[in-house]
Amino acid sequence: MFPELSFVKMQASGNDFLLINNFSRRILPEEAPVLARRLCRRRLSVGADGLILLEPPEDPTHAFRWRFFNADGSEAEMCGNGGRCAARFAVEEGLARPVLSFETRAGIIRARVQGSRVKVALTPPKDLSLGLKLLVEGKPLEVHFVNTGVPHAVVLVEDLEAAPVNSLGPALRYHERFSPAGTNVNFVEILSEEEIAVRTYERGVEGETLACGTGAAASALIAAELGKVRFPVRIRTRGGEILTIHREETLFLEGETRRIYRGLLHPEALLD
Ligand SMILES: N[C@@H](CCC[C@H](N)C(=O)O)C(=O)O
Repeated sequence: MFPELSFVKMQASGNDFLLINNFSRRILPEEAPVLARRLCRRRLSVGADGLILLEPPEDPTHAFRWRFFNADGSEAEMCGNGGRCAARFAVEEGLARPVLSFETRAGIIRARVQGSRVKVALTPPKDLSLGLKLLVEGKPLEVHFVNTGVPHAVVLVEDLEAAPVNSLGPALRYHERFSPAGTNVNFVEILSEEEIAVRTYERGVEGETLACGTGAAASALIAAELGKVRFPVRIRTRGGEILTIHREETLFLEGETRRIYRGLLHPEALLD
């Protein structure tokens, strides 16, 4: 299956992805989830948080349409850090100019690529709910929510190092309030009026990642709505990199991307 398939490994603030130019549609729609599950396995295969396929756009005014798959093979509507990597990949593959737009299941994403630095305009935030009182693992908890392309719950904490990301994360990810889609879960410490630190438990990776772009945007928006910060907001990610969230007509996510390598897939990478 897929010998000699060419892919590029990239990361943006520690969120890592495999990117494939699928304009030829060599990978069929039904094959993509399996490919994501197999290739994203850490240690056993290439390893990544997600797989991104770039395909011909429905509307030719956009550079491409993407399909985004989490490491567990589930398809997500959007991914902020993945979007930044995809925009740069498209420019470097000759599929797009540095100011571009592309189609996602969440809507149209606009991007500006300046070398390794990429800024994307996210889809307008929706379903904002502040101060939800939830019962989580038998205890009351205040949780905020917004969809910045994908769903995000946000919990403010005093000490991010001590935040129970790996117990409260899954409990909220599967909480009935967010059913059936589930949610990503962000833990946020306010550092100043311009800066927050965020740790994210990601849906579809089913664990903490080093950063999450739409989660960073959701966290900044909620912190601003609660009167704790002012835009632009700097986000200190788990991986240590600083992302910037701007608010103009929508939320913008800006930061560095890294191209790691181009690989040619060996069929054994896909074995059970
Ligand atoms: N890491 C991403 C979000 C990817 C999708 C997410 N795991 C989901 O299923 O909702 C980002 O940078 O935004």
